[in-house]
Amino acid sequence: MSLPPPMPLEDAQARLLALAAPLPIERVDVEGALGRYLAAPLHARRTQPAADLSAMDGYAVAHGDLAGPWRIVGESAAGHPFAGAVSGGTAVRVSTGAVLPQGTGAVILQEDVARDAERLHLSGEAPHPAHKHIRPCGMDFADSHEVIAQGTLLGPAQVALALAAGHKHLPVCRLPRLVVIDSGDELAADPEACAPHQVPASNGAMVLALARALPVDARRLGPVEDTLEAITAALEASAEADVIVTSGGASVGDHDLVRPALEAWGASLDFWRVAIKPGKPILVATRERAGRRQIILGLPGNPVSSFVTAYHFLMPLLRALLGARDAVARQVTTRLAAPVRANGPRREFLRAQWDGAAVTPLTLQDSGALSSLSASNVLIDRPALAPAAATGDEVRVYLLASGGIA
Ligand SMILES: Nc1nc2c(c(=O)[nH]1)N[C@H]1C(S)=C(S)[C@@H](COP(=O)(O)OP(=O)(O)OC[C@H]3O[C@@H](n4cnc5c(N)ncnc54)[C@H](O)[C@@H]3O)O[C@H]1N2
Ligand code: MOO
Repeated sequence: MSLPPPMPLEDAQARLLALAAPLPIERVDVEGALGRYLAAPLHARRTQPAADLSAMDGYAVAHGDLAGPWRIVGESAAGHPFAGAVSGGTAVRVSTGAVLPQGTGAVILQEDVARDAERLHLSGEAPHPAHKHIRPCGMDFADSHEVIAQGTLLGPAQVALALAAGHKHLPVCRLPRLVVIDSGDELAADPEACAPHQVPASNGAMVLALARALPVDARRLGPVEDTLEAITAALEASAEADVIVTSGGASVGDHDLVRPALEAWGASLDFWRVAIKPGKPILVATRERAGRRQIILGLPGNPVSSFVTAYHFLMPLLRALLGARDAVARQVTTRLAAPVRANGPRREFLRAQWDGAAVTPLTLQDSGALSSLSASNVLIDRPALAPAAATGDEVRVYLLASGGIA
């Protein structure tokens, strides 16, 4: 059997992402949008601050009247502005966040004045420059200006900014529907009842857990036995899914039935095999059904191969469907705390521990070893044919937390 040559990772990711149009837009409560991606640019519905505000507790005086003494004529508290106007020789008590009274242009800190009933004189420093303790109208944003770009991840700061900008609802893409299917005759559904010839099904739960770092509507099927009928039936039971992930049966063995099952089910193969280690046999297929596209990722069964391909393909795909501006994981540059050997022709991702300053590759790199995956917090990116690298050499790593995007 002649196999297609494995594709470079970036080409394969670009090909997959080209299949993924953002899902239809819905409007949700600002607080409910946490963790999703903004589906259209957001413009402010108000100006912030809406007036000049005091940034400190103290006394507002006229801009050119910094020497004192002054007579206190009233108060402006947050939410309770002073109604009158201020002229030379007078001051208004102000609190942090209060609107500056008309006619004032400087705030003197309460620590810098001495007060005797309604009389006030300077005992410390006058502000320099005079407007030092003032937040000018529009400092943060102005009405109708864009405050959040389309495709931005909506985290705590964006939730607050959207509210501050006068929005109650935000446009986001609807949640991707994901089904993850474990397949293989050797898989035991119950890890407590696993015969010696079996292995507990764990990839599906792992992939689902990884995907759930994103807002998804996800469920799991299986384990499904290694027959064309069983795999096809599981695909058929995933009719509502935007994305179907299978794990196992992606390689070239006689029992590797995912490709034939996809064909029998009416899906067409987009690509198969990527030049990465682990994860080479990953396949991508699509099925058009009732005007809707389903994307199928066939992940290799070796647990770490499943993890690495879910990290580099499933997560970017879900982000693209969610309308994210940045879909693929970012890298961080750090230094090796131990040497690594020269790499072969496949770009390799080494399980490793990073302490924020340097990275230590783990000894056990077999693609079946979950123990070393569990002990790592990054993957070291070793380019194809990279020469041996020494302690202290720079390397690029992928952070495993949150699927690689902060
Ligand atoms: N002659 C060749 N053999 C293999 C090649 C090749 O190019 N030529 N590629 C190897 C590579 S690389 C990989 S990766 C594996 C992937 O194979 P499959 O995707 O067909 O995976 P399986 O054979 O079904 O399983 C491999 C391994 O993983 C365990 N597994 C599978 N599913 C699960 C699950 N859901 N939970 C836990 N563990 C699972 C399975 O028991 C096997 O031990 O192929 C190489 N072979
Ligand atoms: O790609 Mo396989 O994933 O080398 O073990």
